[in-house]
Amino acid sequence: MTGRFITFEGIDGAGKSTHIKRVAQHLRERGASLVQTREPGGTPLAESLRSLFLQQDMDGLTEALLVFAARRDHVQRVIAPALALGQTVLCDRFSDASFAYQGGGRGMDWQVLQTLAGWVQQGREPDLTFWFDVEPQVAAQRRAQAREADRLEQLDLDFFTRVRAAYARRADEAPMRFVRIDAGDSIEGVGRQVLQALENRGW
Ligand SMILES: Nc1ncnc2c1ncn2[C@@H]1O[C@H](COP(=O)(O)OP(=O)(O)OP(=O)(O)O)[C@@H](O)[C@H]1O
Ligand SMILES: Cc1cn([C@H]2C[C@H](O)[C@@H](COP(=O)(O)O)O2)c(=O)[nH]c1=O
Repeated sequence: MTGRFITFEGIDGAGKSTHIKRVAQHLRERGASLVQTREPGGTPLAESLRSLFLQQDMDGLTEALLVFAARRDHVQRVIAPALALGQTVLCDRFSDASFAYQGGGRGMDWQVLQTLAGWVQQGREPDLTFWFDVEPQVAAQRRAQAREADRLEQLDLDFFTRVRAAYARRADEAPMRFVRIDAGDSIEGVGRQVLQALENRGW
């Protein structure tokens, strides 16, 4: 028995974290056994790499190597064992974020990222990816109202415009896996879109 692997993607401030909690509640009410996790992170080693990643200045290749190293540990220790037990894994970001941020944002070669993803994931892909799509300007306003900016959140609107375009490319490459959510909608409206997508699948 293999569980479902659901990922949540989008530029910083799009609203992923807000809605992961709601999805978790929806699926628990339907009897799912859940693992809720995040990237970079999800294991002690990967959380240590996350701290370095968010705090230290580095180039795009170093960023990619760090997030894929963290992902390798996370897949091996958390994601794959949970799916093997039939649990549903809800993950705040996964490899699409590397294509979006390091590929789109930093200009790293798409094929290099595909090679890293192949090594690390060994063919495992999410069953469903929610892409919370919102104008970078709107996301920046939400972030500014909510918290202090981390290293990546300090980057300019051009960076987030490239990240958003790379998410669009990923969605085009995997249309069956991706569900685009209009994250510019109200919190309630976004919640309805997300629950509708789950219900469309009978989840
Ligand atoms: N649809 C919405 N309309 C208005 N505000 C929203 C909406 N969704 C989320 N917010 C608010 O925007 C802020 C950022 O939301 P949230 O932390 O969920 O984003 P995120 O995508 O998880 O960001 P990050 O990836 O950077 O952690 C929060 O203060 C949240 O309450
Ligand atoms: C997985 C992953 C993440 N990032 C970036 C995206 C965000 O700016 C941060 C994580 O912060 P969050 O508040 O938990 O969303 O890391 C990245 O650049 N590449 C990746 O693969």
